[in-house]
Amino acid sequence: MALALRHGGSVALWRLPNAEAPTLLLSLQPLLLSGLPPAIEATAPAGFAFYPFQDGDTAEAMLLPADVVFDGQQLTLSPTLSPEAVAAAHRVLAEPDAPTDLAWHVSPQPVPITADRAAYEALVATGVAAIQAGQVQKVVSSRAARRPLPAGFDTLQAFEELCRQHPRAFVSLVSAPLAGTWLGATPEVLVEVDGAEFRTMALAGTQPLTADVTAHTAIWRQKDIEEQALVSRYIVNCFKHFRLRDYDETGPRTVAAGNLLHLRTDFRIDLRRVASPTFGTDMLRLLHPTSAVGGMPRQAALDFLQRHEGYDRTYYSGFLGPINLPAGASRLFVNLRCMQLRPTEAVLYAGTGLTAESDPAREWEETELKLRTVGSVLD
Ligand SMILES: C=C(O[C@H]1C=CC=C(C(=O)O)[C@@H]1O)C(=O)O
Repeated sequence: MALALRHGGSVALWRLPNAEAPTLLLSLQPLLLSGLPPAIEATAPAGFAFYPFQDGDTAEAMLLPADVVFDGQQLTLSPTLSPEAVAAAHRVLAEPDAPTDLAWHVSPQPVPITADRAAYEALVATGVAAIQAGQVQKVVSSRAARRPLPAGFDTLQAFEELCRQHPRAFVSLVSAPLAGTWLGATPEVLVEVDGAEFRTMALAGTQPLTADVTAHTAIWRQKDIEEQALVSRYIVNCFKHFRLRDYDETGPRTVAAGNLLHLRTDFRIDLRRVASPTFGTDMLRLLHPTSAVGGMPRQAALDFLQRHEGYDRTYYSGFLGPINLPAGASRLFVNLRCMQLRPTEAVLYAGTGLTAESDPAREWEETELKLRTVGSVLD
């Protein structure tokens, strides 16, 4: 890791939901993508995708090639590596890492503009007015928040702490020269292709998990039910593009994610029944950004955010995850409950789905709760 970081390379360290051990990927140079999300079929290059909310001027869409992959047991080196790089990789992996020596990348972009309570509540009120005026059906507004790094903050320890706190989340640490360093624990699958199965989910609606309100006892407001139903409908509409009616739909049911509860519907498709060999890639390109992070109708919601949100989300609410590691298995997650690490501070991100019934004060509180998922490692 130290070698990759020191020589301008990139690092992705992730722990899949319910997995025991993390996987480490080192890439000597990130591959920049432009425009479309990466291909994920079995013949596509293996790597780690790190894709922004919107591919734009300030956040590059990246695929970190799988030059060196270590899953805790097996070391795999890319056949394209030079003999010197192979020797260096073996040397470095034989040594224990000295975490204090790690030079994490810092984003070349300025710290994003943050919204205080009054500014965020005003944004929510504008969103609700746009919904009531019929310009959009749903919009997901968001904000960034700055927090100082505590003395002695250790990035790898924070990753381990998130793994411990969130066994069912996709926990990730990504560090790349053009993106900076990002740490997160997301509950939301965007697209998974595993052999002959395709999976995605509609995740929306939020309430705090408490001693009295658990996944078994939660009762949902109409606002949350509608908000989540819109995400499900969006996914089903994407299936319709492929004239696909043969899918398995489970839910919505209540799931816990850290200190929060959400409503979730799971979708599964048997790829042997799908004619298109590029179905996974095509679905990824249709789904991102889903209405769980943008809104509905998609373009109208994105235009609203562009005009009113007032800051650059960069990689927050983009997607990330391994592609073809191992071959035929790609697991991409929405980059939620995440933070960008800088030398003395962290920038945390959270958003809330708005409908015509949204109350600005409640939406602010909801962002505060969401910020705690990763913010807990800064306490
Ligand atoms: C946009 C976020 O969450 C999404 C996922 C689940 C529930 C959501 C909600 O209730 O608003 C959001 O759509 C975020 O965590 O920043």
